[in-house]
Amino acid sequence: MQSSAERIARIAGHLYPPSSQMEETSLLRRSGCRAKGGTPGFKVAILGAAGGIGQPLAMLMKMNPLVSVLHLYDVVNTPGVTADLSHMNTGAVVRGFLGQAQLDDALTGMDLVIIPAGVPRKPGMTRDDLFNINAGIVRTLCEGVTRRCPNAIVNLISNPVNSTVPIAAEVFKKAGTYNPRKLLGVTTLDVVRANTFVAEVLGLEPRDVNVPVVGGHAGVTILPLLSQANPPSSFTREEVTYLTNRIQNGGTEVVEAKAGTGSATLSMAYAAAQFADACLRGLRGDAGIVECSYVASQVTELPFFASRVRLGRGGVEEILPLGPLNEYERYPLLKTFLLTCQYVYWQIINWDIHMSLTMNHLSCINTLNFRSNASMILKLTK
Ligand SMILES: NC(=O)C1=CN([C@@H]2O[C@H](COP(=O)(O)OP(=O)(O)OC[C@H]3O[C@@H](n4cnc5c(N)ncnc54)[C@H](O)[C@@H]3O)[C@@H](O)[C@H]2O)C=CC1
Ligand SMILES: O=C([O-])CC(=O)C(=O)O
Repeated sequence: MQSSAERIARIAGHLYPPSSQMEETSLLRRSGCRAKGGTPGFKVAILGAAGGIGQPLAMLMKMNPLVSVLHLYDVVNTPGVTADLSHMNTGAVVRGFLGQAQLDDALTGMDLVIIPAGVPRKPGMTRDDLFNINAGIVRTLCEGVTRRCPNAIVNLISNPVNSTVPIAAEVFKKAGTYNPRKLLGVTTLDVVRANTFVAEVLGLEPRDVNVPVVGGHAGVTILPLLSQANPPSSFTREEVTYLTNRIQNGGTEVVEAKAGTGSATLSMAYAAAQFADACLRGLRGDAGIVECSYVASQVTELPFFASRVRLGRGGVEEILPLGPLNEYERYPLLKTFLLTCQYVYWQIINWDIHMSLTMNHLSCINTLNFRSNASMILKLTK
């Protein structure tokens, strides 16, 4: 006969990490539990799960039938979020992990790791202003990935995505676990916004619209390819200007409306859940899964670039060509983009010197490339 304390501890066991130390020393063992796990599916961890994005994203992933185990990690508040979500009658088993001592347990055996951990911006800030603090957070979390799930797909949300993705790549390279096909910067919100705003202008149902958004994820580096919108549509010059500005400044629009309390969280959670679902369907072997993402790329001379990628069992199976760009898309936007990239990479190099992380070929060689490319484009477009 179990005591009531033992029964309660057993029922609550899924709220806590399955670390061997806890299993042995506490009443929270799950061995007596009849339910040995959720439905068959993938193991997903969310790092930064108690935050503005993390909580609704955790809820959406708990609702995803492809997820069997959902690990929620944060430095604060995960027990409450975990208890709350674990009452939802969907198949995924939810476990909470609190503080850096539990990071490795949170990551052990994961198929997909989603990272929205970090500081959001306030009005007047750019995403780049978040670099110093968020780069350090991303580095620590990615070091955990190298130790416990080096083969997992990583979806990186923390800003500035243009720089945190290269930082993550360097962490993985240093550990010898880098697989460029499995490191994906999440730019889905740019596509979600593009689809919404284009649908408004054209009077269409937003879910029927698909606009590729390429480049990066900050201001002018966000390049909506309106000429490739699906369904095929023509826009006036004014509409192109309005839509491009609105899509590029969508993040700032939300930051200003939230007036100091954060940046996009609900639309971001929606976008991240959509992207994570695409990654999981790819892992399952579904055909024809195509999403935009900021990845290591040879589409341009830049080492990282957001464009349409085909997802599969190995992560990014193929990076699709950019397709024909019109004059409006090609020159003015690319020019500003390259100049911005130059700045971003100088920032990373400075950080590197500061943090003494080895940045091997990424740093100097590519910065030189950006500079020569940027000046070449400037000449071309004068
Ligand atoms: N890629 C994109 O399209 C978007 C990216 N973002 C970015 O996502 C990030 C998170 O935004 P919000 O959720 O609104 O911020 P938030 O402040 O509401 O939540 C961040 C969470 O990260 C946690 N955290 C901080 N340090 C951590 C660490 N070392 N380990 C684990 N967790 C840690 C915090 O405790 C907090 O719960 C920001 O950098 C933001 O700029 C936001 C919107 C869109
Ligand atoms: O603007 C921000 O700081 C958050 C973000 O990346 C977005 O909403 O696109």
